[in-house]
Amino acid sequence: MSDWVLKAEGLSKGFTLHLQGGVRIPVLRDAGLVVAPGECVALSGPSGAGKSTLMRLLQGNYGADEGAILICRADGSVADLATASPREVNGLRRDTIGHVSQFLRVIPRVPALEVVAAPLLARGVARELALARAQALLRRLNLPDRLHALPPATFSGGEQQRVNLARGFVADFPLVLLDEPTASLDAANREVVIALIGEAKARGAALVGIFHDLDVRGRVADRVVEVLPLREAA
Ligand SMILES: Nc1ncnc2c1ncn2[C@@H]1O[C@H](COP(=O)(O)OP(=O)(O)OP(=O)(O)O)[C@@H](O)[C@H]1O
Repeated sequence: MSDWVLKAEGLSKGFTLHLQGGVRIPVLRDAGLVVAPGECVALSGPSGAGKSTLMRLLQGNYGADEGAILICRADGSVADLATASPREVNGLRRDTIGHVSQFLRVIPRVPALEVVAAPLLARGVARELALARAQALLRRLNLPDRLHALPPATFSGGEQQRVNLARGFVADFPLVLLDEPTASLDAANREVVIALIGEAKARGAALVGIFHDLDVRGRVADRVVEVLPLREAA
């Protein structure tokens, strides 16, 4: 097994404001991050420093201007997300990178159970087994059974977040990205998330998260990495 799951090096990212005469906003310059199997790294830093931007790069949502984002797949092969083709990025998201965003992107008419089972179905897991695992995880996160067959569009913020969490933890992704995973949760469900993160670490997953809840961060993170605004980092 490789001694890292994620190795990002020399990452730079800026935004061009086309509506303001092409003004360029640099956000990350020569950023790097290495995460080992079984390790959870928390991104910290002031608002606007670039934490979400870094997360979006690690997810393949944004392209990097410079640098490499090396990701070790479960079979030991390595991909560079920064230069991967759209097809490779889709493959990495299907098999390797799990993501729990702060807000659920609701797909109309798709029931919560299907939303959660989707990552397993995409990997070819038998439908019955995928749905059973999804149901078990939703129950563990205390989402009432009567909601499982309903589309999450009308769910409360905390209910939607639990659907999102179940989707991110239902498959054994080698890399799991967590964007404020407990922001809308009550104390009991926060404990479930802390346990899920612990179990993911125990099976050797690498996790990167933004945790504004410092108690949760203190209990799950092995290391805190500061993302500093460029003028301070320079
Ligand atoms: N798509 C975009 N276009 C232009 N500027 C952007 C874009 N996304 C982010 N930025 C800018 O990049 C900087 C970093 O934003 P980012 O959301 O990564 O910060 P953050 O550290 O996650 O902040 P917070 O803790 O407040 O969520 C900010 O100045 C923001 O305005």
